[in-house]
Amino acid sequence: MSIRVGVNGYGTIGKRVAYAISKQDDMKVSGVIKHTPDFEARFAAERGFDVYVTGEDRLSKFEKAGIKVKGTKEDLFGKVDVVVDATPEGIGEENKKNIYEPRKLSAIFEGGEEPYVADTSFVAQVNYVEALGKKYVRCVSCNTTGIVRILNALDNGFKVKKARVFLARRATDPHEIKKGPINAIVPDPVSIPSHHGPDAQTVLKNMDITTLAIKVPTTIMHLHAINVEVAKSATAKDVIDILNQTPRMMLLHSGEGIHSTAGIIEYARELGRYRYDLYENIIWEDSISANKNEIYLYQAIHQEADVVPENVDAIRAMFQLEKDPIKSIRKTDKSLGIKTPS
Ligand SMILES: NC(=O)C1=CN([C@@H]2O[C@H](COP(=O)(O)OP(=O)(O)OC[C@H]3O[C@@H](n4cnc5c(N)ncnc54)[C@H](O)[C@@H]3O)[C@@H](O)[C@H]2O)C=CC1
Ligand SMILES: O=C(OP(=O)(O)O)[C@H](O)COP(=O)(O)O
Repeated sequence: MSIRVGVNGYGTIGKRVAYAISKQDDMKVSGVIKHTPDFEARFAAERGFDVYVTGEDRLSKFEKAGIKVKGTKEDLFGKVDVVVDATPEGIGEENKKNIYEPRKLSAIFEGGEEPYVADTSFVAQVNYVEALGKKYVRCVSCNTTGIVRILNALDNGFKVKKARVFLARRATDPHEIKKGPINAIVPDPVSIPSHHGPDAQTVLKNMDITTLAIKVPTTIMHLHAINVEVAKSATAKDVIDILNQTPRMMLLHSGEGIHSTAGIIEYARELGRYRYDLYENIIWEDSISANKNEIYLYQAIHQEADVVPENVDAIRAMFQLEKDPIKSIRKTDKSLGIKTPS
């Protein structure tokens, strides 16, 4: 059985999810929706994706630009089993009301949407089973995904009593030119907690999590300083052992010359993955400190990529293509060149 997927919103996240789906043997991209006949639309078509436009009035514009189009988004919605809605925040909720519900069409939403838009807020290694058979699933934001993964791993190892996470958020994505700051550090939001704590609790439902966030003038990655109080005494080595056994964790070392997010991105370029995407939480191994019941560490999150494998797993869970979370995670990871611990 091959699940037919439509990608609505072919931007930073949508184009990466389309690529990841194209690497699976149990689902396929039936089409992607584009509004503007730009280079992204041209590449999508050249790379073999069927392109659909947002309305009849767009057809002539694409034709003029020489970009082959299969039809309008309405045509695509008629021939898919699920839509990955990666439109800008808030539009997914509108689309659910106006398109997906009337058509009885399943959909995946991204982290910019409110939790209530979906039946389940999702991170594969925590609540894959909860998403089995669900019609609407929301993959939480890049920061929230990174926080949930690490706190769940620490909880499995040492039982988290209290988690405090300080986030330095990238201001915007690398291609953006209209957003800032370019010379300021912005408490974002000023009120505490930031949305990430409550959002993480939509997945890790009973954990005490507080998050504080600032926005900084960088585009490449987020950085998290993590402090966790645990019930079971831990050493740094114990923490490293647990993280080495957890999927979607990559431990790097400053001793190898990786001193900043810039170093991590350079490492990723050398790794040679498509678009230099880092799907894992990137943890500085030498930052991991444990003092009996307290653990500290730094991790970096590639905001353009970490939610991508989660979207693939979400589709597998919704359509019950695989009931065992770890089997789905392994399958997705293998297809994207991510090492899964044995
Ligand atoms: N960029 C990031 O770091 C991350 C974003 N997210 C979430 O993913 C979702 C998408 O974000 P991005 O990919 O960053 O946005 P984006 O702005 O890069 O891409 C959105 C795409 O949707 C298109 N679009 C706009 N209105 C549309 C409509 N009505 N119908 C069809 N297409 C439309 C835009 O032209 C653009 O190509 C948001 O919910 C966001 O919060 C989640 C994780 C990380
Ligand atoms: O939605 C995102 O990017 P955005 O800042 O472009 O809205 C990222 O997922 C980061 O968002 P977060 O800091 O709310 O996790």
